[in-house]
Amino acid sequence: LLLAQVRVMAQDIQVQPSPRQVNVTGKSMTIPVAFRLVGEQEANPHAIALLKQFLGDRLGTEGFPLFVGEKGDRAVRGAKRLIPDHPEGYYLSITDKAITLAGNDERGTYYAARTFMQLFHEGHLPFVGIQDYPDVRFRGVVEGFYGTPWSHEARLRQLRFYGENKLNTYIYGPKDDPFHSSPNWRKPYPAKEAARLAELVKVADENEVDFVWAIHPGLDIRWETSDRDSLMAKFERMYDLGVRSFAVFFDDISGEGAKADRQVELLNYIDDHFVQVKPDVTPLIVCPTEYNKGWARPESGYLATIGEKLNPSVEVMWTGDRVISEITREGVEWIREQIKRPAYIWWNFPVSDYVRDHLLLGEVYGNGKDIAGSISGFVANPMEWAEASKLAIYCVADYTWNMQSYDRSRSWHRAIRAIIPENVEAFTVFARHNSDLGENVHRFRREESVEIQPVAERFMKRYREGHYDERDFLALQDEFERVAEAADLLLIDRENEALIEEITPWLHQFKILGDAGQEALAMIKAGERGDRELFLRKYNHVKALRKRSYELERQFNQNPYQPGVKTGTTVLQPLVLDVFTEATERFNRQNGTDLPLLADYSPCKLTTNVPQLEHLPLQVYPSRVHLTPLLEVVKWPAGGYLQLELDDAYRIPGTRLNFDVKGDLSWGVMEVSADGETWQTVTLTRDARGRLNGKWEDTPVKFVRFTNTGEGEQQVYLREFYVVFSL
Ligand SMILES: CNC(=O)C[C@@H]1[C@H](O)[C@H](O)[C@@H](CO)N1CCCc1ccc(F)cc1
Repeated sequence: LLLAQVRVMAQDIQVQPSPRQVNVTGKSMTIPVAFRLVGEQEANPHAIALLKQFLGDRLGTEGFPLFVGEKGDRAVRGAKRLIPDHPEGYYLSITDKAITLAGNDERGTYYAARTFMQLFHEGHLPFVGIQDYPDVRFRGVVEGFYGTPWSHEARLRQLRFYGENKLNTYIYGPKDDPFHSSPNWRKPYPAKEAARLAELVKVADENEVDFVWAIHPGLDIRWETSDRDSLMAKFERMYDLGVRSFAVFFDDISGEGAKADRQVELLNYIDDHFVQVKPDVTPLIVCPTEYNKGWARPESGYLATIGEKLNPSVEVMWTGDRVISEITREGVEWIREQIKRPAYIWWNFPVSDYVRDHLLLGEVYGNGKDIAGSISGFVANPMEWAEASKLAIYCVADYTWNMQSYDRSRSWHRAIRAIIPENVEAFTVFARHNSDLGENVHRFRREESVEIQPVAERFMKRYREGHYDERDFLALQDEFERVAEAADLLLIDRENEALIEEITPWLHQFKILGDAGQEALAMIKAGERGDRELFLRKYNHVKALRKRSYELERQFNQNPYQPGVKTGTTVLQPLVLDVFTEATERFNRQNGTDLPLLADYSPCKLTTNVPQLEHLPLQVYPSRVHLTPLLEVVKWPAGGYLQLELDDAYRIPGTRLNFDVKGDLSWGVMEVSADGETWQTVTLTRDARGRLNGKWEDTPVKFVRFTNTGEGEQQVYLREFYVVFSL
């Protein structure tokens, strides 16, 4: 045993998530050449397996003693009093005599092993005593987004990532899996999918993760014993596959399935006849229909029914004050009062299924650090991009394990190091400029390009006033160079190929942004030097880059909601446009030319007096204007209208106007007009797919509008609304 000469202080202990109590002596020892495991028979087998795999051939019958076990096991009886009395808590000690990994329960031992593995520092082990346990009972991820469900390989990688970061919950609930939701929630999985789920359960167990299988029956459930039995039978099938944790999601539904007393009756039945009778099933979880405060209707008595009648052992999920919202102490206290139990938070971040052209790679912030005592769980709903979601998931692991010590920036930087250690700098540049959502239906925004934003703002202001600071110019030039460099470095990165594959469209867009930024700045210099030829070269290059960017938007990520590839939308893209426009206007003035500006023209304007539709972004295509559909119920007041105004009157061949809503539309009128004065009514007919199509005789159209001419408010699912015309 050699005492290492290096001193290891508490802050040198790099353990993720941050442990609660770390005592160091400052001394350390070189890593023993051999270890002797004591307690293998009784200790958590997953912890033993992990240690064996990690220590490899250092493990033998001789060597430095490594005591492993749970409270009460012989191997760790000496440490009994030091083990924190909390679920998943553990005591870890390294001295010059022995190493002890003692869990308060099996998972605690596993976490002690994970922490131990992180203490191997440049060849030595610090002498340390750690007492640690998590703030939040259930921590992890709910795969609960609309869009392409994660692949099997992606899920396996996720489960291992959760094991590494002490997350203990993965809820399987992809909205677009037909066997999770309608129409096949009653049916067993086909053999291949069943085998994959069984493998996920096995790997989850090995990583001490509860694999929670969720069912989403509410769209078509009938409140009869036949459907109750179908659901119970499905749960039995999942139990046979190894699933020991279950959830029922009643979110994003309306009608019969939304009735609280019916839901509660079913949930209590499941709890009484399935969860409580099986020996090893964790508490049932429900996602309520009223899952955020913005949608809670006190007069409906929905939450009151849940609070009063739902078995206390059932966990109730909650997204916060709104669908997408930061979780506050006040908010969780409110819901706790309503449902008579701590809420199980479903945090809708970094989910991006309502801003699918954006990547959300920014820091995790805005949630209270004082909420641990009022919640039972905290799971994040991620993006359909599994690897890219790990950035936020890592930070959530940090936050939920030790809330008080959570540091949003430190956690984010460590997350990048954990995910792509070979290209930390490049990925940090990339992530810095890919974090905001842009305008969206939820009005939820995130910081982006924080460091360069003040420089960009100051530069643009002074440039317009005619006296910008050269240092600002150089700082912007440097940033755009870093953007271009980062894109190229990441495009050839081979260490995390799954991640690069997900973000490649955005990397191409990022490269274009970096180049366009540098070239737009070069236009300024060329203009100042009166070098017309150089100016025109740079002008044409920026225009070409913008065209390339537009083509990328049409080529990649073509989903039906927000197709395309957005990057740097909050600061860098607007800056390129501002610099280009200002430099071109000056050039035109100085040279009597009229080089066209690049303005992001849009041939279509939306006006409405329906609150939920006010901020809907329009997707403009060469021959179609697409209104970004809401995935939500739109409350359409009497007299409410939605109007598209085109920039000119167009002939509308085939008069395709698609306004896909549930239920009939007899309460409204669709009209078109060439001048906004005289209108003609459009007859709406349903096509084979049940979508409504507008038909009118072939006249030029500049305006299209739909008005609720009925008496009362209507509720519609606005799935699609687009006008097909030739621009
Ligand atoms: C707890 N359950 C949910 O959060 C349900 C859904 C999905 O999980 C989706 O991933 C997420 C964010 O888009 N939620 C809002 C999607 C419907 C919706 C869209 C717009 C709205 F305004 C309201 C709801």
